[in-house]
Amino acid sequence: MKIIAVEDAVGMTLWQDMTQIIPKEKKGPRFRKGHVITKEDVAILLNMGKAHIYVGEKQVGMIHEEEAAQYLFQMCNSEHLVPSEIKEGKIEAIAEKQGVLTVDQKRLEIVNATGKTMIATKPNFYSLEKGEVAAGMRIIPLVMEENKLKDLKQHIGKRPLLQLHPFTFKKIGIITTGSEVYYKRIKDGFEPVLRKKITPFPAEIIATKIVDDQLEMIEQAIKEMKNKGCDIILCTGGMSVDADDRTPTAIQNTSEQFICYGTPVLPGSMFALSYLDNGATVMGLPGAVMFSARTVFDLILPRVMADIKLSFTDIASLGCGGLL
Ligand SMILES: Nc1nc2c(c(=O)[nH]1)N[C@H]1C(S)=C(S)[C@@H](COP(=O)(O)OP(=O)(O)OC[C@H]3O[C@@H](n4cnc5c(N)ncnc54)[C@H](O)[C@@H]3O)O[C@H]1N2
Ligand code: MOO
Repeated sequence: MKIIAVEDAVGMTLWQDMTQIIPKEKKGPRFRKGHVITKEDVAILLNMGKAHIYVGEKQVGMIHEEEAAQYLFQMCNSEHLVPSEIKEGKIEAIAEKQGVLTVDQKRLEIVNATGKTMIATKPNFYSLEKGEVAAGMRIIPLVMEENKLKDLKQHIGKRPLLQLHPFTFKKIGIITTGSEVYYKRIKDGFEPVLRKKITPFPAEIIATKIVDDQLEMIEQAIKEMKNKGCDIILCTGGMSVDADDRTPTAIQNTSEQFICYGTPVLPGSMFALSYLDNGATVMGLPGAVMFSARTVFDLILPRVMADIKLSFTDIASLGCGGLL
């Protein structure tokens, strides 16, 4: 590979996309790889600060950035993630469906620790819209040793670094607890908030019930919702430490697998999660979910919609970044 002045490069072929950035206007490839330089291009290239270009053959054993990016995509490749076209040596992984992204962070770090290869992803458990970018990847130099990429790919193995878990349709039941709402002393403010929160997901609220702060009433309502075929049962209020707060016990008593009462997330420390014997998910939502714009519910709901089962370890790991 040789470097020559652009003035001497008319009729020669570009080796890579060449980027033009005009502040506040555009950023992108002004000339694409394979473009044959014309007389008119010379001034444009000089204005882009490209006084020289590469020409000639690439060395044996070296791989161009565009082929190298394919190696990186193969390490991420999994169902529901598709590659973008290559631009400026970069491939993006695009979500084919709405869902939750999971990232194998430890193995991702191996790729990012070579100093020559990079994959940047959305955070683990991020909710992606259809068509949204899940990750971007490229090599840092223009060319690199193909052997090194082959070794890296082998080291990473067959299991993809990224996975998109699509949302699946859910029937939802809402149980509103609290004597103040049950005896109509105040108007229910929780259900409208939950209806709004559910709007972005493929879900339908098929049942609602308002109950008093009585253990049997809450437990009965949970069983009723289960029998109506609810996949998700949301119990609101009565989740903290007052003498009338019975919801966590009702959730525990009806559960097959009780995952947590309490989370390292604020707002939302008084949240509860359990699974019933038929697999339905029960969540206990503290009053803050009605009041605050973002709470633990916003972290957990997408995973439940994507059929990702949570363990107590998953809940306990939410503390770093859990102050919302
Ligand atoms: N001393 C302590 N106080 C509080 C603690 C604590 O650990 N020690 N925890 C706090 C946390 S965290 C939360 S969150 C809140 C709310 O907890 P609850 O889920 O038990 O909420 P409630 O007591 O049932 O209600 C609180 C408040 O919200 C109103 N509310 C409840 N549901 C409805 C509804 N459907 N519609 C309208 N308004 C509703 C209720 O009337 C109360 O005013 O507790 C902290 N306190
Ligand atoms: O359960 Mo509370 O305010 O931590 O949201």
